[in-house]
Amino acid sequence: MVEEKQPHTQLTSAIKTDSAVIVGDPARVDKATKLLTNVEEWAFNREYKSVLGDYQGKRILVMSTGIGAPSAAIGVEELNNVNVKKVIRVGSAGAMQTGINLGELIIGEGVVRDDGLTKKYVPAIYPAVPAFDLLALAHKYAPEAIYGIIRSHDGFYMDDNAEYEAFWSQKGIVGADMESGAMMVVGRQRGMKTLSILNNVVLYEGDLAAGVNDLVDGDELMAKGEVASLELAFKILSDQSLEG
Ligand SMILES: O=P(O)(O)O[C@H]1O[C@H](CO)[C@@H](O)[C@H]1O
Ligand SMILES: O=c1cc[nH]c(=O)[nH]1
Repeated sequence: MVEEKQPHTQLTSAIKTDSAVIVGDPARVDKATKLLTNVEEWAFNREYKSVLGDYQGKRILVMSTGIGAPSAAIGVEELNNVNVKKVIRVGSAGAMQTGINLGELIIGEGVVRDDGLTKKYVPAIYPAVPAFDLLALAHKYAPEAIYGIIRSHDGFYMDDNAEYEAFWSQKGIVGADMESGAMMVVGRQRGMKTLSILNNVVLYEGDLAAGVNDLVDGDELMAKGEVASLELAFKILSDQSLEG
């Protein structure tokens, strides 16, 4: 029987890899695959652009998931359906503490699940945490990164964002994005290993929209951070300790 394509990503198990990097922005897929060899474009349907390539001999899928928990969760579910078992999100984030510079990498040791979707999967008291071995490899290759708990939210333009951010900053949260919590919760439910590596594009209490615009416009520090975050994900997924 011919395997049906996954309806949103258009993936099938013919991708023949257990490892994927997911990003929000489809344009980041092209930046990522510049770091790979034997590149094969797979599909571009809705927000899901997927390209395969090799990094140090390891075949890796790079796929965009768009913005927000629901589309990230659909992407992770469809990756699981085609036998991908290790997923690293490479995203952009806003810093939640002073002293975290633009282009610095923020790596989630856990996520405050401030999204709507994952509560439908498991109660809010269930933790969103990365896989220990992927996190340990991040420490091996990027000891200088900022490690801590991040917050994934649903509301980029909410009126009271400043108040929410002040609250969570006081609790020690280091960065904010919109998809890491969903990836970790859904991935864990499906027996997948996950990790989130975020490139800081907004200083704490800085202008969110201006930061995201600077990323689009190729700000030098942010562009460096983007490449560094992608390279780190590829190093981790191609590390021999994950094989076998
Ligand atoms: O750059 P990406 O990976 O999309 O990540 C961040 O950027 C988007 C908001 O601008 C959200 O998706 C957020 O999580
Ligand atoms: O502060 C930020 C920056 C990018 N993306 C977010 O979700 N928050």
